[in-house]
Amino acid sequence: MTDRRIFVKVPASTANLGPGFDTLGMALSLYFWIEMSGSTNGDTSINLYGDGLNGIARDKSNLIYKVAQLVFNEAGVSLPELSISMYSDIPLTRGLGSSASAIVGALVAANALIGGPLSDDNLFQLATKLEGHPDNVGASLFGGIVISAWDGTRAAKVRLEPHSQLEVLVAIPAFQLSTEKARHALPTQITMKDAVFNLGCSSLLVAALASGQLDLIPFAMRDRLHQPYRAALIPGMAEILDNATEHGALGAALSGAGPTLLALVDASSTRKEELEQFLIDTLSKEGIHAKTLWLQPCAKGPELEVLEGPVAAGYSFLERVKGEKGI
Ligand SMILES: Nc1ncnc2c1ncn2[C@@H]1O[C@H](COP(=O)(O)OP(=O)(O)O)[C@@H](O)[C@H]1O
Ligand SMILES: N[C@@H](CCOP(=O)(O)O)C(=O)O
Repeated sequence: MTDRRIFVKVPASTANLGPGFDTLGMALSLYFWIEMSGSTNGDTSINLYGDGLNGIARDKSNLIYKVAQLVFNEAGVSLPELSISMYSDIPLTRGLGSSASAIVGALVAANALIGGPLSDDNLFQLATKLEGHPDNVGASLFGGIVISAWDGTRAAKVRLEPHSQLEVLVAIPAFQLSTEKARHALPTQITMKDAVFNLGCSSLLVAALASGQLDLIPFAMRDRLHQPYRAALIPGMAEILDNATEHGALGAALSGAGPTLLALVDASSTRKEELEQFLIDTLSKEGIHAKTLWLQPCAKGPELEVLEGPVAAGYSFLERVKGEKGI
């Protein structure tokens, strides 16, 4: 056991896609890497690499450590001391599913470390309970576009292959907004009219994505359940959601709980620069600096490697991640 190491790459995710609050998720080509092994010196060590994980706990209060222990408890195994290394390109608390990627990475790595006793569905159930909603964890665990429902006890899902013409532009504001805070902005009740509106848009969006009818996205990607209530937390958001299609987007949404804004774009669009500038300028008018990234839907879930035997001399987790990133 102590000579086994698990190396996992997990995609980020965007949740909701507008109308599918707590239901729709799509994996994105932005990643979190983790390596986990049993400790060889009897102590737990948590090594954070890069600038992306600043502020994350390095002791046993760390989310990854706690999730790993949950897997071991579930499987009836005792492995209290771990060696964990991680690196992330997924910005924290920006609405790109960093917590879901961390949870999924920890579940997959810990499960593989003890020989994989838990099924993917077991991991999905655990991840959903930990995250409190299935949308981000479903996308990070299965890749592609994942539609899920959770009744508080069990989650069920269907995965769709993303359309090959879909591209994703994200504008990531330079401020953090925790999911917890953005959920507190939501009302406890909504009208029947708004519920029906969202049901229609969300169902239509899923059908459009499943059948490749991208022309329906502008109509379907509208929401009255969460975005109107969160708009006050992200100046410029309402203007972007209202006008992105006029600048070449298929549709636009708040990514997860925000503050990141996301546009779906046809890969063959000739208006990508115009759209990117529109997002940057609209946020800038509000005094918000935002970083834009062009991403692809990620069709794969976690990519895992089981490494057996002693660590090779000169091995470096960070160099390995850099190698994967091509830097
Ligand atoms: N690799 C990680 N290790 C430990 N905790 C993490 C890791 N990644 C994210 N988290 C936790 O998740 C929080 C962010 O979750 P959340 O507010 O839901 O935003 P989002 O998931 O959209 O990035 C972080 O502040 C941190 O507490
Ligand atoms: N459905 C959730 C999604 C939260 O996503 P995150 O990436 O912001 O954690 C919500 O809208 O609250």
